[in-house]
This record gives sequence, C-alpha cells and structure tokens, in this order.
Amino acid sequence: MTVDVKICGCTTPEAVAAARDAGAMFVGFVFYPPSPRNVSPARARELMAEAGAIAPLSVAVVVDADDETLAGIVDTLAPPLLQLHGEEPPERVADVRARFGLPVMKAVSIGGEADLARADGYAEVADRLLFDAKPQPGGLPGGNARSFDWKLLGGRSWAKPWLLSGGLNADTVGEAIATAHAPGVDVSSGVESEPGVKDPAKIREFCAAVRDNVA
Ligand SMILES: O=C(O)c1ccccc1NCC(=O)[C@H](O)[C@H](O)COP(=O)(O)O
Repeated sequence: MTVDVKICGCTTPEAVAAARDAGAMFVGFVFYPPSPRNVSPARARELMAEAGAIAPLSVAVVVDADDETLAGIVDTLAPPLLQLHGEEPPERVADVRARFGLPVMKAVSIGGEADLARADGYAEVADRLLFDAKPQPGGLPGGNARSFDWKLLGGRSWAKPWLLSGGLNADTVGEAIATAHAPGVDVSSGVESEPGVKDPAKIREFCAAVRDNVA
C-alpha cells in the first residue's frame, strides 16, 4: 500500500526539490493573496521549472476564484489539478471542471458528521476530495495547522480518491493515516519553520514518516 503525499504552499525551489526528492506526488501552490504562501502563477511556473523535469504534479490552490483568475493560472502554469478551497458549491465545481477541462480536487472542511454528507455531494462532481479542518471565523480557509477528529473518516469510503489534511506533521501523520484509513495526506504548516516558510528537512521527515507508517 502507498499513501499519496501533497506538500502544499511551496514558495521556494528548495521546497519543491525537497518534495520531489522525498517522493511527494503533488506540490501545491497557493494563489490567494491573504495567505503567507501566496505566489503568482508565473512564480509557480518558475519553481516547477527549477525543480527539473521529473517533478511532482503541480496543484493550483484557489479560493472562490472567478473564471478570469482561473484562466490566468491555467494559461501560465498549466497545472494538472485544480484545488478549490473556498465555498464553491457542487455546481461551481462541475462548472470549473467542464470549463477548463481539468480535474478538480474539492476541499471539504470537516467539523462533524453533517459535513460528511456534504462531502457525498462533492464526490459526485469532483475528481478528488481533500478533507481539512474548519477554519476559524475570519481566518484563512486553509493552512491553519488545525486538525479535526480523524475518527470521523475511519470506516467511510468515497467513490473518489481523497487526501487527509489539517494540522498534520511528521509526529502525527502515522496515527492520522491509521485512524482515518487515508489513501493520501496533505501538509503545509507542519513542514514549515514559520508561517509561509517551508523547511526542506521537515518535508523529508514528513515523507519518511508517511513511508514508515504504511505497511
Ligand atoms: O495554505 C494556505 O495558506 C491556504 C490558504 C488558503 C486556502 C488554502 C490554503 N491551503 C490549502 C492546503 O491544502 C493546506 O495544505 C491545508 O489547508 C492544510 O494546511 P495545514 O493544516 O497548515 O497543514
């Protein structure tokens, strides 16, 4: 069994290279100006180029982005996956997918059982799901180092591949995978030295912890 890893919020070539060398499947670029991890689409393209030909797949992370913003990202970066991390309803997920001809991963914030029913709705229209913790009111929609009760996901199955996210780090990811039966994991804050600053050593430790905890 393998567990897919996404290192989100990369802003330096060193972070992308560390993710690549540690075997991450995805690297996320955040296109959301209030985030300390915000980069421009052109910078994200440079970072991927600097990481070389054999690189993880880039994921464009956006929050309630309009079509013009998405078109700029798609034209500049050509990401193989879009991550919608805002309040996009299922209809918007389906619309983005059809309009841009790209697979879409929908972030679903989980606070309790009711949110799992919401996830069922997204599983019908998205290509992947990402389960994250609820943001605090007025806070960033993601990248908050907040976790949720992983037991809510244990024993559930979805028709689409999914990633577990929210407050993970090298110390907790093994238990998180085992509890939620997660086929993939995503991390941002847990591999940083301070908000927005990825630490290559922590990226390596995180990916090693995932490997060590998968039978
Ligand atoms: O990371 C951000 O700054 C961010 C801002 C706005 C929307 C989404 C964002 N991140 C999305 C991710 O996929 C993060 O990796 C995910 O929320 C987990 O973050 P963390 O709890 O810090 O590991």
